[in-house]
Amino acid sequence: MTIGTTLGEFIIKKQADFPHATGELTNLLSSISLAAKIVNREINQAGLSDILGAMGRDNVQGEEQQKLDWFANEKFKDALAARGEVCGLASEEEDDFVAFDPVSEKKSKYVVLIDPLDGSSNIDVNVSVGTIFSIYRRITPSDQPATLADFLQPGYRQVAAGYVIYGSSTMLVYTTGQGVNGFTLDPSIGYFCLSHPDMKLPEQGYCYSVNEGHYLKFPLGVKHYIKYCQAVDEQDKRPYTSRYIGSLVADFHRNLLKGGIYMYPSGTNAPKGKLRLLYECNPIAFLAEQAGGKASTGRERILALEPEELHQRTPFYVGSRFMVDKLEEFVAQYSDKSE
Ligand SMILES: O=P(O)(O)OC[C@H]1O[C@](O)(COP(=O)(O)O)[C@@H](O)[C@@H]1O
Ligand SMILES: [Mg+2]
Ligand SMILES: [Mg+2]
Repeated sequence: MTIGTTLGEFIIKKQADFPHATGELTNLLSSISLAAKIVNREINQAGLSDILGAMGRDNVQGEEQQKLDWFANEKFKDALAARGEVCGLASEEEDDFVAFDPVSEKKSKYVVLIDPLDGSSNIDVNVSVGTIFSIYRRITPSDQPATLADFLQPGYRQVAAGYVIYGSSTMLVYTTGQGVNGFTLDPSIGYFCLSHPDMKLPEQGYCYSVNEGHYLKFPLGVKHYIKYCQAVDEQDKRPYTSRYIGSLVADFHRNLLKGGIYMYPSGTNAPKGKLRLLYECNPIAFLAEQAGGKASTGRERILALEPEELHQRTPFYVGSRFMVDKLEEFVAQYSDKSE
């Protein structure tokens, strides 16, 4: 497909690959791109409006909710509820899943799980943030309200996933299980246009991303892997570079383009890790695997995990396949050893 093809054209052309496709996923993806544009406009002029700062309350994660967390959540929720393809939404900013009312006679086939604003700690300091989304076919009958079971599906069942990065340019990167494609928002025409077709995650990278401020709290195997990344070995192009933006979407996006590994280990500060399986790790893992990379808990494939709770957390290692393999080797080697 040629560079510059709009997202809408791309999705419709891709739909032709599926003779039985009914266009509902196409509509769903276009409502996501619409909400992304509205959030993008707010972010671009954030300093001029009162959208910066905190809401003055905590969300279900026990984190201080930022105004933009709330705003993005409302915009995506409205856009997804409006067209009838989606029967419900689960979000980082909602205590429980939200079942949508049916729209006219439509039989809504999908559920969406979303991190409306990723990288909240970077909002007020003008550093790249993002939105992450994960889409499943519901498992309950389409004439019934959505249930929790529709959301607690293992990641390998995702029909689509992606993210929007609000950075020096705004991009939407997504997969429907046929590779990963990236679209850049052209502000002059207001459309996402194909800029990064068929993205591939390099098998080996030379960059590691982790909040080293928590180093002392990490499992022994992870500490040894970080020391391995920092050790001098010219042949292996080590030491690797350390890069950590503090927005999962931005750190992953860089590694998707250049190679590298992003790590958010468990630690005494976060016994199960910090990142949420359903709307952060599963969608990013689906993209990583579709681009030839790998995503792991340090021991298991992220996409194989059976979810138990909407907001459950997991240790997360994602990126270049050889680097995640190496990380898993260190975790296995030191798993029964203490400090
Ligand atoms: O500040 P820490 O502990 O390094 O955590 C940063 C990580 O937490 C996150 O901000 C969590 O996401 P939210 O901002 O959506 O809560 C990730 O984007 C990021 O990688
Ligand atoms: Mg997040
Ligand atoms: Mg968030």
